[in-house]
Amino acid sequence: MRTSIATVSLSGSLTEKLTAASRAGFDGVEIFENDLLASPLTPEEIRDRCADLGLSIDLYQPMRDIEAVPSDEFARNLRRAERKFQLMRRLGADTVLVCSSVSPLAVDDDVLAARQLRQLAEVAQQFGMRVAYEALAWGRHVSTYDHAWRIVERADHPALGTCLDSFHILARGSDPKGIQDLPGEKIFFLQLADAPLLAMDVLQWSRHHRCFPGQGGFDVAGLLRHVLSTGYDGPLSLEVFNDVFRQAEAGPTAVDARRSLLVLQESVGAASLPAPVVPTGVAFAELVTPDAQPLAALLGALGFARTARHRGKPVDLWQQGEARILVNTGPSGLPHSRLRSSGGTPIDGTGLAALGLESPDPAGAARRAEALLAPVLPRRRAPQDVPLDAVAAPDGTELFFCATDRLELPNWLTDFEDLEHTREASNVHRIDHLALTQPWHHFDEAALFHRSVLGLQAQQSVDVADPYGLLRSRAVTNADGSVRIALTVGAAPTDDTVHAQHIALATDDVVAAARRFREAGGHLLPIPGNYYDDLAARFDLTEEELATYRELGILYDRDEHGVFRHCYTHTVGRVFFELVQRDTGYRGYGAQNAPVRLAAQHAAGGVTGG
Ligand SMILES: O=C(O)c1ccc(O)c(O)c1
Ligand SMILES: [Mg+2]
Repeated sequence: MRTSIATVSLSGSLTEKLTAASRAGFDGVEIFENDLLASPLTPEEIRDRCADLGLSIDLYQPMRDIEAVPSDEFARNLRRAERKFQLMRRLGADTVLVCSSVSPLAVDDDVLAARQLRQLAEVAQQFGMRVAYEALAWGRHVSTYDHAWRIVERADHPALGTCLDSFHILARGSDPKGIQDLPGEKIFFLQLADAPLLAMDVLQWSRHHRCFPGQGGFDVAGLLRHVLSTGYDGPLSLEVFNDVFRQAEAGPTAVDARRSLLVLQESVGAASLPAPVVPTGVAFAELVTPDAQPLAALLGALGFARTARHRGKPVDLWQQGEARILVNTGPSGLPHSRLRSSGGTPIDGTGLAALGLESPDPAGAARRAEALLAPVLPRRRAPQDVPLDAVAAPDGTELFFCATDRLELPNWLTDFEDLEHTREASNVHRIDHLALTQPWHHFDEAALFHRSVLGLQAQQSVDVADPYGLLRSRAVTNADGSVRIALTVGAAPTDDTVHAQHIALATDDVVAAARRFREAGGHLLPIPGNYYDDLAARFDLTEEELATYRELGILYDRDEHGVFRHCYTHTVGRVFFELVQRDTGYRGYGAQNAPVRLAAQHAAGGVTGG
């Protein structure tokens, strides 16, 4: 199927939008009138530019407030339309979108609307063009797709059809089943958009909060199935009005958009991609730092031992139980792509650069990632290195697909040489979860990426108050919880470089682990006494328990499955650790406690987020 994107979905000049759409692999575009008006290029130059980029112009839009108006007004509208058909001829576009009128002059009269749209179609036909009539969810008299279709049917003109837009249909709560009864050849165009389920004015919802399919709460795939069942064979076109995408760089947004369409096509059986290979665990987390000492001290206090060193690079492996942390003091630095999202401010210091994910089929995982437009990283960094499959996540984090315990496959551990060390007993067993603060413009993209590329399940988004802003957090996990990644973002754009990341370590005794950490010279994040007074009010805890938590800065939460106790270390660069004890299947991440933690970190002068 052909894929298309409306220029309104991307930021920048028309030229930038077209270039981004083409690079991401779209076949065509809808040209939004304002983008054309603001362009210094003539319509012929735009046509040529699109041709050079391999893009067809699938739609020109919108034409507004045409139908169901008094005859003198309609005569003016026809003259206006003729001008636009002339323009479209110069552009080489043959389909125009007419959205249902919002004009106070429009009357509630389907017969008149049909007659006037038929007249418009007659003129369009003389220009060799077609009119696609779309119901805006806030149209004055026509606001549902079935109503727009009845008018098109009544007008009965070969150059008049309907445009279906998933946002308007699903936001109105219309039943998309009825689409099956439309003749496919009368659906002239299909626009696809998703949106988070918000209770708000539908026009505002549409103009500010649309997102790409799979990023919101609508069943866009269900709607698409109905449309395809009619025999519709026009383009699948994304039309997304979104405040964030208007500010984000067009290139990455266009890639996000194409990925969304690929996944949508896959879900309705219209595209076959390599199957998802769900990761089965966390092999390692890699931190880069200009100075290993502070991290070494922190890891040592957490009970980690330096067990091996990379044969060719200044990378040390620290291990405790199944938790493995790589400390890289090489010149590579943090992934370059983070720079683009942080307003160009160079990022240096200590941060998380890579994640190793255990994969039942590393090569298969990389093939799917590549098919879904993730940048594939070179398999071998140096001639002597083991070849490893790796891709970059939207925030630049490198994801390695590992087969740590599979002897027949390349193993990342063979690049490491054992060091002499003494293993210390500790209550730390493995990595419980990773919390990665996403660049502001890439949050929805990140959730879709982790879901579609890695096959993880996305949990509900939660809002967390920070003293200096609001954070949104969404976890992606595998079925047994052995891979949990919490994606976090600030609510406001920032050119700050506070991309905090944290690594949560699972322990079966957080009190013992916290004590051990402190005795080994580690600093636990102090939590205000008010928090513990509140805990005492909310939960039935013994005085002794409370006193212990208060002493160590341990936070407490409970869900229907079990109890969660957790505490935080001091921060190095942008990285800190959390010790977590999940009892009897607690599923969350202590979101209830996050505001207190964030405030405590601000007070301690540490970074925020994560
Ligand atoms: O918000 C609007 O005005 C608008 C314009 C054109 C469309 O196709 C649409 O869905 C909405
Ligand atoms: Mg639309």
